[in-house]
Amino acid sequence: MLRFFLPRRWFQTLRWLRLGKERDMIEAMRVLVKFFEELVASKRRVLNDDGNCEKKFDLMSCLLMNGGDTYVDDKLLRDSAVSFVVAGRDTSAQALSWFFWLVAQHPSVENKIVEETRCIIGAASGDGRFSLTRGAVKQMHYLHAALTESLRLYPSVPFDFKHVRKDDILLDGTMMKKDDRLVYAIHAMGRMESIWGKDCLCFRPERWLNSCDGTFTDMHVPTFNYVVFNGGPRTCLGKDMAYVLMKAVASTILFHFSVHLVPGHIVTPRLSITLYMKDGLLVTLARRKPAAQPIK
Ligand code: HEM
Repeated sequence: MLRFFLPRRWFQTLRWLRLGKERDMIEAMRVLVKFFEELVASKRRVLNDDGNCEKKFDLMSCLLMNGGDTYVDDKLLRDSAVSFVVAGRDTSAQALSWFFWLVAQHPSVENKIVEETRCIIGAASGDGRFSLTRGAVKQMHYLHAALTESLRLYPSVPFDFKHVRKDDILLDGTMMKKDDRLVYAIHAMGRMESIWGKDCLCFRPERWLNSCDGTFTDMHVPTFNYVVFNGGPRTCLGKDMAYVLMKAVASTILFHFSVHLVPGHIVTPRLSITLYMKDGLLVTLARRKPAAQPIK
């Protein structure tokens, strides 16, 4: 976090001297890198023994297989895995915590998600039993909208920065000098009345749905108003994967259980590079009764 606010030379010097948080970071990276080096080596052993890892569905095996006859460099695999874990683990987990917190306080949203899930799952399995497929996840438009709306209010990356490579002028006339740093507050952007209207503070998934057919419409992509996943050529590489993962978790839990907040537990954000809940989210789960109506 300090790197956002300290001059670059400052943390570079701390890093060089191996002091403070920079020393902790070097140690943490050493542990992480060692873990992934061992993982890559073990996956490669499996690949060599089996001839292929087609039966394995984990991401690392897919990356190894993707090379086909081309040799995929171990260091590239290791670094990709580190990036995915650093960029994808906490972001998705925190997004789900805020999502469940909001849904638990908005029963009408919860009901619509359950209704949509029952309808899609019921149609796919034929007997209403829960069995999640890629096609089913794709059809969950209301859930997609609810997750997007929750990320608008509680973005996993609450602020970000860009480094200016050469002198430039922003569209509003702001002068930027080479090596300036532009910090922008994604958390604040998600709550601006000028962008989202009078109900900017309300949790309303419907704002993301096409009013004619109820499909999800990402109307903010060209405007850069919704930069929860960044925008343009450097858009989050794991965006689609994050949605699949979050939709799978959210639909599975809400299909089977209703989520209730533990009374008295206070939920507040903790200032960090990602938007943590200070003391986590405490909930109880109550098993849902099966749908009263037969699923058509
Ligand atoms: C709710 C979940 C997620 C959110 C909100 C999110 C958000 C973001 C944001 C804002 C950035 C831009 C950071 C910057 O340029 O400073 C980013 C980049 C990135 N994300 Fe995600 N992310 C999520 C999940 C994931 C997942 C699951 C993965 C991978 C498995 C992933 C992989 C990446 C990678 C590799 C980048 C760097 C892309 C680049 O620099 O070209 N993210 N993400």
